[in-house]
Amino acid sequence: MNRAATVNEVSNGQQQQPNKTKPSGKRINGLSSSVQDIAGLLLFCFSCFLSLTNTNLASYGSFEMVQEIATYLLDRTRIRPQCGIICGSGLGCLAEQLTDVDSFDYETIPHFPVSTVPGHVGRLVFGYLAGVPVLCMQGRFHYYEGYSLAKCSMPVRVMRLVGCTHLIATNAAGAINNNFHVGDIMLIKDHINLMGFAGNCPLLGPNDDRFGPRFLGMAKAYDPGMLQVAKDTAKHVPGLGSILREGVYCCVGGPNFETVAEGRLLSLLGVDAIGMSTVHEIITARHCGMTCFAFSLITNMCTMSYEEEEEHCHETFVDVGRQLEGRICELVTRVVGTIRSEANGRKKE
Ligand SMILES: O=P(O)(O)O[C@@H]1C[C@H](O)[C@@H](CO)O1
Ligand code: HPA
Repeated sequence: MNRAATVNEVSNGQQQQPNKTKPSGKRINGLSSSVQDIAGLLLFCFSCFLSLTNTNLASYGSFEMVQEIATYLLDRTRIRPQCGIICGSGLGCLAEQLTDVDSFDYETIPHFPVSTVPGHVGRLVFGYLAGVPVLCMQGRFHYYEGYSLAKCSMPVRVMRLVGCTHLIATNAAGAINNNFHVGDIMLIKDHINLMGFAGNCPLLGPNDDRFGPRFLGMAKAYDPGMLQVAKDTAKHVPGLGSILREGVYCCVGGPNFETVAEGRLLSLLGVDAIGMSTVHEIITARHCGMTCFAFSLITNMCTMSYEEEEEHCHETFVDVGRQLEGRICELVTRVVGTIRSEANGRKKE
């Protein structure tokens, strides 16, 4: 609650500025007062816009609220998950691999947003994968659906409070890297938080130390150990090695795809694949100390020249996921399997 006041104070501060110059009626830098009036009006509109967007950007989900959701779920299942899995577009098949499941439609969970994107069922599934208790988000939330980044990532905190120490995030993405192909799986070794460059972040607002620290390092956001396990897995799963890539993911706000100029810019910045999710979930997960692993299913090549036909279609992307189901499930199952061995190893120490 206090937070909202703080955010408004900031925008009100900006709102004051045009009023300060107005009564003097003096020219500034040779501008006539009518021009100043217009400039003042524009500034006023801009600050209104800022306060509106700030409301949208402000933190969502107090510790107590997230705890209430976690308690609601834990009261209704005996499963105590160690790993959270977020299913990207067309990757809901992962949740279908779980055994002994307890499912919760998002609509039935207090304070939970609802999924609005085709291919995102909108269900939390508790169950076992490779013998490890896991919690699958069968459908995630995107910024372009109108949710703040904090709201999009709030379920990650729920995962943490129900006991998950690990997070596996998956997504559909367009390839910028020319050497990639549709149907490749790109292990994410790092990301570029483009929305963060513009001041948008899931951690905006006052920090609650019960979740994590105010400032956090992101140099090892993607766990090198889990990355290595995934690479080793490729050696044992037929047909996986040839489609496995590694690269840098960048999240854009969407829902529009990139212009050619934007694609070229991101290529210059070192981006290998572009999507509309994951980055804010990983930031939130790292904030609360989770070990993270993520990959992108390359569903399309980004349009990098004006001569190319743009053939982006969400439904086709979802189909690519279906075609790769077997190998993706095998990859995730094996990576999750190592969490069990890790936990057993720790118990023996
Ligand atoms: O949830 P993900 O990141 O897999 O979804 C991708 C990005 C857009 O939401 C959508 C575009 O088709 O797929
Ligand atoms: N751009 C952004 N997000 C995406 C794409 C893309 O090309 N493909 C799937 N998600």
